[in-house]
Amino acid sequence: MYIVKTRNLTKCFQGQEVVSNVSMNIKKGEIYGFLGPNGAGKTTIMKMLTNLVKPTSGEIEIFGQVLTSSSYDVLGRMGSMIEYPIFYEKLTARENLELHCEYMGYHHHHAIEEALDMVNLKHVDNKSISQFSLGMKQRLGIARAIITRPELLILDEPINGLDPIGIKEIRHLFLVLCKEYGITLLVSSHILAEIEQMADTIGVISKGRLITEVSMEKLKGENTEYIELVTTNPTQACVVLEDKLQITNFKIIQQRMIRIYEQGISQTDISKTMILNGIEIESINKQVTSLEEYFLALINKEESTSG
Ligand SMILES: Nc1ncnc2c1ncn2[C@@H]1O[C@H](COP(=O)(O)OP(=O)(O)OP(=O)(O)O)[C@@H](O)[C@H]1O
Repeated sequence: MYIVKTRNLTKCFQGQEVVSNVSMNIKKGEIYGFLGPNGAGKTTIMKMLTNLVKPTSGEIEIFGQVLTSSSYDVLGRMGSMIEYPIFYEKLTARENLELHCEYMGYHHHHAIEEALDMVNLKHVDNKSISQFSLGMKQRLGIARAIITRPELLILDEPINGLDPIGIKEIRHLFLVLCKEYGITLLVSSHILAEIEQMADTIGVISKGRLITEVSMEKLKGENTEYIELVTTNPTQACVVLEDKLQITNFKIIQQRMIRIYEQGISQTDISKTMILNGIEIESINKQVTSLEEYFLALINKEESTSG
């Protein structure tokens, strides 16, 4: 069921731990979004998964096999683009892909054609790379990663350098690769909105630690609604909430603002009870916590507990 599993994966550079005890699980056939600020350790983890960097400790299992320095079979079933894609600048896009196929020993008839078509670069296949924009190079990097029809695709910040239309196209391509071709994707980004729109599972990483691994389905199903009450007398309002309405799940946010997280209580009931008890209401309304807030809260909590 899991195509990638890591157990307590750890990496130290010059005695400094940049990846700490990461145990992640990527399901076969899903898009796994790797979310975290710059420097969190995403690239280092991806490099360990593709054997570019050797773990200091811990274990990696891909396609059910433990990854070792001689796991050529495993690596041959993967495609990746990690950090900025490098090409032979004087050669054309097509020539670069031909060289890659040669190197990989992959000689499928229409592979180059199809890969260029998929990333929308067919019309510039004879231009040399030196004339390519950053976004075009990024697309070509994706083409190179998918050309051998890998079962697992690892892409580090693949949306960097693309314009909004390009982002939309590439996101659509990822969905096609995953849902139609059955490829499992691990995609990193530091931008939540990008990950949110395509991932089936999100792994959040901060300061080298995997803070959470959660399915989008579960996230969407979670109760993130709350009622926001602004009053001139928050202290007394809290007493009313507890004593008259038996509500304990609330928090004073600013001097006059209370957030009530308790579910199953209506705004009307709160308003009525407040008024009956002489509490003046400045405003009351329903709010929804965004995923952004949810993740920020998780990261802040982790940072305050890990010191
Ligand atoms: N070869 C190296 N030698 C020393 N330190 C390194 C090396 N590679 C990475 N690091 C450090 O490891 C930490 C994690 O870097 P990493 O590139 O994995 O993060 P990231 O989450 O991918 O961020 P970004 O998106 O900026 O690449 C950083 O503090 C970085 O400076």
